[in-house]
Amino acid sequence: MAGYDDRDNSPPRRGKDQEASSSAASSSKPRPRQTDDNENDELPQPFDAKKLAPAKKRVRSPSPNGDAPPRQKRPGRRSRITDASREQARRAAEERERATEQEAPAVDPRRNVINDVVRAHYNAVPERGRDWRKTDSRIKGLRSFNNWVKSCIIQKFSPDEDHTPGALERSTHSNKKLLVLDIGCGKGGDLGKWQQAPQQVELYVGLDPADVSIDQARERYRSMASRGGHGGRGGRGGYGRRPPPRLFDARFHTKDCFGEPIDDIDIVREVGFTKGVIAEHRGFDVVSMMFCMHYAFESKEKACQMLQNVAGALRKGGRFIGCIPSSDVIGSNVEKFNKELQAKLEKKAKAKAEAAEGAAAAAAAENPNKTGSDTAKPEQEDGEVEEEGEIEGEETAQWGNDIYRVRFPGKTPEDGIFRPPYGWKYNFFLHEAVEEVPEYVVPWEAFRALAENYNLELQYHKSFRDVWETEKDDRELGPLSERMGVRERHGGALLVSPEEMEAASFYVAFCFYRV
Ligand SMILES: C[S@@+](CC[C@H](N)C(=O)[O-])C[C@H]1O[C@@H](n2cnc3c(N)ncnc32)[C@H](O)[C@@H]1O
Repeated sequence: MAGYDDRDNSPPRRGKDQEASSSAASSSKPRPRQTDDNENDELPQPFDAKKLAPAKKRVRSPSPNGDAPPRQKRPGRRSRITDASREQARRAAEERERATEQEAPAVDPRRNVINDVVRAHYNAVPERGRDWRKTDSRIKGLRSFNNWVKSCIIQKFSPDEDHTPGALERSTHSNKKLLVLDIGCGKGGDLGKWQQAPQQVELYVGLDPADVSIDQARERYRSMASRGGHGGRGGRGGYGRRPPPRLFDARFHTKDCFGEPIDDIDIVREVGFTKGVIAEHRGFDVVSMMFCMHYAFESKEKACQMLQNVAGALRKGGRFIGCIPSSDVIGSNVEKFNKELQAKLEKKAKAKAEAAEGAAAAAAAENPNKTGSDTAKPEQEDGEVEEEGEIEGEETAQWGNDIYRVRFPGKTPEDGIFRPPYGWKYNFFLHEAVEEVPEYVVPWEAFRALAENYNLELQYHKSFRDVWETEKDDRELGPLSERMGVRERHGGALLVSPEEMEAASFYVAFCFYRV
């Protein structure tokens, strides 16, 4: 997918307290700081798990007689869920979790081999630099658009539910800053976005099985640190509204997060990882999976392992954000294709039957003494393969345009509903970015139901096109779209071509809460 790799992706910050000093640091590597917290020091601070406060007791929703503390604010749909139903959902989730623990398929170690094709592909994608991406790329509009959507999700859902813009950064308690786990972080294209998150980040952990990408991510982080903590255009004055806050500590590890548990990584354990048991525990505030979760739907084992990793790493109240291809879009294209194929087959069968009838009639007229069965077979043309439906049988669902293409190698469900929900492989091609990489359909409803088993409750689910429609005029995200090259200045024309928008519409963004 395009655009996951851009570094010029820094959104605006919402809290004015984030206006830290912008003087550049001279070191090329993040240096541990000796002094205590100093908000003007931009050098990354090494994360110290010992400074984490013990997990807070879960805040209960107010009881009808009003003696409980006020409910914490939470944006969007969730805020409309009644307290009683939330409590009921929580208990049901506990039950399900216990059941899932017993039912979860054991992960076969032989399957714990990362899909080599995927890793090799991502390792081989060249790092072409920001200038190329912003000027020469044929899909620069799409890259900008995808980066803007990712920024929107980070801006909307990364802050704690009780975060007040400005308040936390004034605090000197490091545990008030975000701990972020970026699964499938690739080349670190989202580092700049995280630096501009409304609630400051303390620690960013990036995991990806592609070792070359991890090296590039590490390098990107180092160069941000050497520029005094500036990522993306913020460091060059491009976005330039305000200097970004001090750079967070970051760690990078090569890891297959769908085939293996991630709790053997020291920093993940230090932050806090729980294996399914419902207990107050420390953990990450946000787990992000941008354009990568679909690789987990190769099998149920991988999907469960992926969710176990996400739920295990998140603290209660933590957010799981990301984007994946839309199974609605895939399903309706598949259904359309199958309908058309069926119609074509029927037409061809009819034509064949008519030809056979005509041939039989002609033969009977020529040789009135021969029986019907002797005459019914039509003459086979040179080179024609006679097998019924073979030519059409090779046709499999595919669609796209000049910049992207989806192609299923095998048969697809006639009604576009993918059952069972795992292993529906297709090849995805995106101009300049992805060359026929195998991906897997993530049937949305099955995924949502499975996520519930891991205490992940859906908060937000929107197609990229709808994200645009709902956020383009937002006070912060609208102007951000202009700075990121999605739209011309002052609410001007969209800089994303219809073809690019069609490719972008292949995706949905989501957010779950760990309950
Ligand atoms: C399209 S790239 C997205 C990179 C990054 N999230 C972004 O938005 O810029 C997909 C990433 O998923 C990663 N990936 C594939 N399989 C994975 C797995 N089993 N565990 C973790 N990451 C995986 C790939 O290596 C690749 O870096």
